[in-house]
Order: sequence, then structure tokens, then C-alpha cells
Amino acid sequence: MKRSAADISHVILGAGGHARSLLGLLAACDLRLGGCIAPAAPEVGWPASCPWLGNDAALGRLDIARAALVNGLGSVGPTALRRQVFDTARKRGFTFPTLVHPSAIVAEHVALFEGAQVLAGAILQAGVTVEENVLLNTGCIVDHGCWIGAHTHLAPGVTLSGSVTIGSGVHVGTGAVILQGVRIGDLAIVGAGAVVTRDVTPGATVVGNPARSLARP
Ligand SMILES: CC(=O)SCCNC(=O)CCNC(=O)[C@H](O)C(C)(C)COP(=O)(O)OP(=O)(O)OC[C@H]1O[C@@H](n2cnc3c(N)ncnc32)[C@H](O)[C@@H]1OP(=O)(O)O
Repeated sequence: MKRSAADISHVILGAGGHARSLLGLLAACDLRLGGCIAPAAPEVGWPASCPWLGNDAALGRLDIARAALVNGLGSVGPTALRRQVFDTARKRGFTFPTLVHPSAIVAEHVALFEGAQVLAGAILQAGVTVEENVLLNTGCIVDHGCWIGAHTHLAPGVTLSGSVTIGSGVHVGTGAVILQGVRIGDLAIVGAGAVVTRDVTPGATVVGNPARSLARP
């Protein structure tokens, strides 16, 4: 039987900073909120409109047919936890809707896969592909023909020029700029404010302008 939007209760996985942004996103999209699941009760100030349903064990009490999950984990570097939360719930049969804030601008011929989140003010130009569980945070600009791999997070204010390819599980830090045609390898991290002029190898961390590998002792 087909589910209507009114039947579905959205449950946020997590209760931190990104989860709070999602409360606004769900409200802006006029979607029904069921609560949140997090290892411990949310901190004081967490809105009562989003009750804590319990820790991971609460997933087992949800009706898969009536619940849609929303990945409430952001990242400030490695994205492994965002991926783990998504993959684990998917294996159990849950689904993650694609969410696009009404203030975002999404051109024609943009492909958004399961669980992609497009936050307020983001702009996606023609021919962009956004794979599953990608987070495009507040005010990102993703220009024509870019491809963004699964589980990647573009932090607030990131700018991708045309035809940039970003691998899976990448974190691109706040305000970073990536020049046209550059390829960023899987699991790489781009530091906040970096200007990336050349391809980045998988797993590397780059910072600065022009971006260079972060030397580790
Ligand atoms: C809504 C939201 O909040 S979403 C989250 C937004 N936040 C982000 O995107 C944060 C992105 N993360 C960063 O930029 C981080 O600094 C990282 C991942 C690049 C590096 O983090 P760490 O590995 O912990 O590095 P650490 O802080 O130890 O710094 C190591 C060196 O790199 C330098 N460095 C760290 N980040 C940067 C940066 N973005 N640009 C330039 N230099 C940097 C530090 O100054 C330090 O230099 P030093 O050794 O000369 O003192």
C-alpha cells in the first residue's frame, strides 16, 4: 500500500547541532515530526516538540511502514559516523527521505538520491548529481555538472565550481572553494576556508590557499 505523506512520522537520528538544523528543515517542509533517537536524552533547551524516543533500541519499536528516518549527524572532519548510522538503519529496512529546504534553489536535471539533505539557501545548478546520504549544508553553491559521492558533507558556504567530482565520505569544510574540474578522492577532508586548485588523493586532508596536504607529525 502506498504511504501518504500525512501517515509518515519523521524520526531524527541524533540530537546535536545538525539535528537542530533539521528541526527547522522538517518544519519548513511541513513534515510530521515523530521525535529523535540519540544515545542519551537531549541537552536542556532541546524543543519539547521533538520528544526523545530513547537510544538505538528505540529503532526496534518504530513501525517501518510509518516511520521515515532523518540522519541527524553532521561532521567536522571524518564522516564515518554519518555513514554508519545510515547504512545500519537501511539494512534494517528503514528509508530516509530526500529533504530540500524551500529556500534552496535546485535547477532542472539535478538528481538527488535517498537521504540527501539540502539545507536553507543552497543552490544546485543544472546537471548536478547528489548521491545517497549527502548533506549539503546552509548556503552551499554546487555549480553545473558536479557529482557528489555518497555520505559526503559540504559544510556551510562551500562553493563548488563547475564539473567538480567529490568522492564518497568526504568532508568539505566551511567556506571552502573548489575550482572547476577538480576531483576530490573518497574519504578526503578539505579544511575550512581552503581553496582547492588541484585534485586531492583519497583519504588526504588539505588546508589553505592554495590547498596543500596537512603535514602530520
Ligand atoms: C554547521 C557546522 O558547523 S558544519 C561543520 C563546520 N566545520 C568544519 O567544516 C570544520 C572543518 N575542519 C577543519 O578545518 C579542521 O581544522 C581540519 C579537519 C582541517 C583539521 O583538523 P585537525 O586534524 O584536528 O587539525 P588541528 O586543529 O590539529 O590543526 C593542525 C594544523 O593545521 C592548521 N589548520 C587546521 N585547520 C586549518 C584550516 N582549515 N586552514 C588552515 N590551517 C588549518 C592548524 O592551525 C594547525 O597548524 P599548526 O600545526 O601550525 O598549529
